[in-house]
Amino acid sequence: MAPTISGFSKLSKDDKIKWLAAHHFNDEVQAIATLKKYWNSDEQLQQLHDEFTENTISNYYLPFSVAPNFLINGERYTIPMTIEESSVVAAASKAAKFWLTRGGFKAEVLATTKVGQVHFMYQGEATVLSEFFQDIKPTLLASVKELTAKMEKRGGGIRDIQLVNKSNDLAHYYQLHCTFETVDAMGANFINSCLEKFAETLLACAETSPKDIIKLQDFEIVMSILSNYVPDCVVSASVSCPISDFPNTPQLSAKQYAEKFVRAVHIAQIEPYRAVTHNKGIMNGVDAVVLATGNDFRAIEAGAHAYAAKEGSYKSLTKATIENDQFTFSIKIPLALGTVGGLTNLHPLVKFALQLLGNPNAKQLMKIVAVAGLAQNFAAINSLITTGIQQGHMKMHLMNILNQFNASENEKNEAVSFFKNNTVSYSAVEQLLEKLRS
Ligand SMILES: CC(C)(COP(=O)([O-])OP(=O)([O-])OC[C@H]1O[C@@H](n2cnc3c(N)ncnc32)[C@H](O)[C@@H]1OP(=O)([O-])[O-])[C@@H](O)C(=O)NCCC(=O)NCCSC(=O)C[C@@](C)(O)CC(=O)[O-]
Ligand SMILES: NC(=O)C1=CN([C@@H]2O[C@H](COP(=O)(O)OP(=O)(O)OC[C@H]3O[C@@H](n4cnc5c(N)ncnc54)[C@H](O)[C@@H]3O)[C@@H](O)[C@H]2O)C=CC1
Repeated sequence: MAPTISGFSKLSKDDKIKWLAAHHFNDEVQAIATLKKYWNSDEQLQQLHDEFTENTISNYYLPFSVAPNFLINGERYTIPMTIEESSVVAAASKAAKFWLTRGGFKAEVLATTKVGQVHFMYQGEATVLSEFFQDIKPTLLASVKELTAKMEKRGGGIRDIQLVNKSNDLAHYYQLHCTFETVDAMGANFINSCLEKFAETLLACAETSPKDIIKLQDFEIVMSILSNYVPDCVVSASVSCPISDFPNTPQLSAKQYAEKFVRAVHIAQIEPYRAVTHNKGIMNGVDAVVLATGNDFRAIEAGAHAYAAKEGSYKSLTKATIENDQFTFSIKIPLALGTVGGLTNLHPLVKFALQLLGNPNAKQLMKIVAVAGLAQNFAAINSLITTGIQQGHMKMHLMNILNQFNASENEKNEAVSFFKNNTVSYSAVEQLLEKLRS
């Protein structure tokens, strides 16, 4: 077991690596070589990456891929995707190609309000607090003027502050529930700075209030933090076509296909076990674009799943209907995204991704990300209700399996041609390689 260490953060990068290699690896030379293999030869670029987080010792590659042929509101896009899972990019590309000739995707931002809360305890009378809050609300708003001046020039800023009495749920618990417009920034740091100022101002106002009405010692600020639940920062996207636009196959007529598709989505509406996997498929597309564009995928994930459960049970984020022989498939998803701030202006590949998308603003990026989620879900359901997921997924996963067996180029070529007409599985690949190697 490695010894504990104090002051690790203060060591140089080289010393951190030496300590790790010495205490966690039998082959120290190999461990260090593995880390160094992923360093960038451009020292300045490497330093930039080192400084993104703390205790950085190397870079962790993920594929940077693209899915072409997306038609969104009449504009064509090639979408950047960063994801480790095989078949996701192929699936998105396939869905994009399918809808390209059927009117493409329509997307619309429905709202962009973000939320932050000052959580505090108050031991006095609720009515007294309510009156106090009404009195100090202009002071609270004025206290953040310096912080919000530039954001207001961009059309953003604080939308409202409300006092919320939560003391029925937790004794003495209240909130300043604040709403924000952060324009092209995700806004976490902006919101948190404003909230901390509100908390400070709340206490300052309590301190200077007449002592017989409001007492400072009745207040305890517990925390001030934005919420990643953003049900009012929502985008919708959809595709639609006459059901006769679907191919007729020996297994399913176009009508049967459309009806089976709708049933598959209905199942995800009413069955949480299915809904979670269904939404995981959506997030395959969403997260990949969120990561490629340098956004906070944990925030997006947390917000999306909370939204999926907003009616009390966990449901699909997509819907499918057939009305008058017209098939429509749509998604509604909360997405607090930024095209400025965070890593967006720092990471060269993120800058590249945003350029590839035509330097979208946050609203445009919301539409693109929602479309990627919808496309992914379309492709997955298409596979699930026809061939099954394994056929396409394993076809794309073939290279990973071959690499696990250290297959040579020649063996890979043989395998690709063999599996054109055979189902890929781990054991089928193993058997083929055994045969080729004997
Ligand atoms: C995998 C495919 C696309 C194959 O589909 P296919 O019909 O065999 O592909 P194809 O070879 O006929 O090519 C058609 C198009 O697909 C794309 N495509 C095809 N191959 C590639 C490739 N190598 N690289 C890039 N793009 C590719 C590409 O757009 C291509 O057009 P083209 O470029 O030739 O003009 C299909 O089977 C599919 O969409 N499967 C679904 C895969 C999927 O959803 N994967 C996600 C991982 S599984 C999971 O995590 C989620 C899940 C499934 O559980 C969610 C849920 O349950 O809802
Ligand atoms: N719970 C959470 O989700 C938390 C997330 N974070 C992190 O915070 C970061 C995002 O915070 P941000 O405040 O967005 O980034 P940021 O701190 O980099 O600030 C972005 C700034 O860009 C400026 N700006 C320039 N042009 C703008 C425009 N057109 N629209 C809006 N602002 C413009 C504004 O001053 C804005 O405050 C992410 O890295 C995220 O991971 C931090 C704390 C908590």
